[in-house]
Amino acid sequence: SEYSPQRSPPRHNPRGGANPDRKIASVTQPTQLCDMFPCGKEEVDQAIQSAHTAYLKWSKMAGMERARVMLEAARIIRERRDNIAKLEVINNGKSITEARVDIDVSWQTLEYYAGIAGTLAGEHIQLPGGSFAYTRREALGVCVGIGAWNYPFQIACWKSAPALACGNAMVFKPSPFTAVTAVILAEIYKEAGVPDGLFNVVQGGAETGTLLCNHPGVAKVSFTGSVPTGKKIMEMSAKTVKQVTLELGGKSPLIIFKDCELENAVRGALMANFLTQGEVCCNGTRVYVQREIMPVFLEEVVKRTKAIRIGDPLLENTRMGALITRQHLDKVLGFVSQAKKEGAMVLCGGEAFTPIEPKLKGGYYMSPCVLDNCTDDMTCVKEEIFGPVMSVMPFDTEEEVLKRANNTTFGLASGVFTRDISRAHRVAENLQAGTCFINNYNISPVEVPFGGYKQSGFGRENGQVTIEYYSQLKTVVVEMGDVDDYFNC
Ligand SMILES: NC(=O)c1ccc[n+]([C@@H]2O[C@H](COP(=O)([O-])OP(=O)(O)OC[C@H]3O[C@@H](n4cnc5c(N)ncnc54)[C@H](O)[C@@H]3O)[C@@H](O)[C@H]2O)c1
Ligand SMILES: C[N+](C)(C)CCCC=O
Repeated sequence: SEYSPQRSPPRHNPRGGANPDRKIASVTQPTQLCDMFPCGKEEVDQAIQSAHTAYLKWSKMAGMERARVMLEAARIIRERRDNIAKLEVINNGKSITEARVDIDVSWQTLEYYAGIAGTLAGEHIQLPGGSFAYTRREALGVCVGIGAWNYPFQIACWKSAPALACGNAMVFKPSPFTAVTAVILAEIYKEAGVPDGLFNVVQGGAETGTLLCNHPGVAKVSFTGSVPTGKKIMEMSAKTVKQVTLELGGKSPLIIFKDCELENAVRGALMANFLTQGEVCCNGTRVYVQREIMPVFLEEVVKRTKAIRIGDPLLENTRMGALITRQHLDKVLGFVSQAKKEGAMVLCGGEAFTPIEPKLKGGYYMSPCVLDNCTDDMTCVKEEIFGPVMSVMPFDTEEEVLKRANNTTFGLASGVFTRDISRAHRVAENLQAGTCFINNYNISPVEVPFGGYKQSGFGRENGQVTIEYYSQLKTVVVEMGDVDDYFNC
């Protein structure tokens, strides 16, 4: 149901030559972005075969040689940043300001892993009698990347940069809702000088993804998406014991203590809920506020939420664009209706929004929503909404809020606002999540590992540790003397 080939009948794909430098038409006109058809078995086989051929060449190059090509790709992305960002707006619906940040993070990711490529090395271990062993850090082979639609270009870079740095090839499948910008990344890699086929893009939805995960020529699958799909990916990958990285959903807690710097806590709550129309995996959507400051927190947070500029995402001062699809908008609005039925109070937003510009009519906009009177058992507090909906709840003590914050099957991120340094680190230690933000939220520089606990997944993206997830260690044992005559005594 996520992708209906009927909507886009199989035709040739003229997008093959997507050029980020061409003039971008107004996003607000009903625009057909591309003709795209889902890749079947034949195309998937072809992509994996050509990736394998490229891998044989690429993995034999020195890390410094790979680094030079990756740095060139980073340079091209940086040079075309504004045009790629505009295409990402059209692709996804997020504001141009955010899209530019995504593209900056993307070239930084390539630069960072290019820097690491030349440092990949094993170790030397001395053994008795002058014998020794050494380890080699080797590539895995052809890796598959499967992306979600909320950070299309950035996800493609978060996956491909460490993969390529380690000497792998990658076949990447973007979400069918945001098919466009991964193709541009493929073109840029090619222009920068990677061997043909080293980074291949295949288009399609669940069926194409299934073909990739079941393919015997694939060594690893790195997946970003929902928990239910993540479980399927793991199951399919198990059949041929493929390595798996899962970057899945979340329902993260943000804890605001009464001793916080309130202005920052309010800004942090907005950062934790309303970037990319709230369609962010690590969002802190369960906002626990210490009871004494609840009234003043709510007043401020509602005032600022109401002031968020919604509308044409290509305009410089827009801060919230359109949600991904009509179906997803309806789902998010359905969560708000359900919250009301269960006793939550809408303090602002939560409604479909029609910008005044006639050309924006029919867009999937909604007003960002703050829900009060929430309790831990409500649907809006338990389930990932993946839209601009913040649920606020009071708490009294640190012990109590930690228990409530951890009472979830998710564990992607968490946050705490306090001026008490000991409390901040104690809370960070006790929150069961892959990331804890102290006195800020949703900051994820490429040097810093990102990934989940519990059902939010495993493996990591970004940071040095990700090298471990895209390479394998070979041990070479070297005898310098004679072999023991063990069997003839
Ligand atoms: N942890 C993270 O880093 C991170 C980042 C972004 C999004 N997400 C999560 O992603 C979800 C939203 O994204 P979505 O709606 O695109 O998720 P999704 O699980 O529906 O789809 C993700 C990708 O998987 C593909 N897919 C779907 N079914 C498949 C199957 N059976 N086999 C192989 N591939 C399949 C889709 O085509 C898409 O490319 C949210 O839950 C969000 O939290 C997580
Ligand atoms: C860049 N952010 C805001 C941390 C989002 C990471 C990807 C999650 O959806």
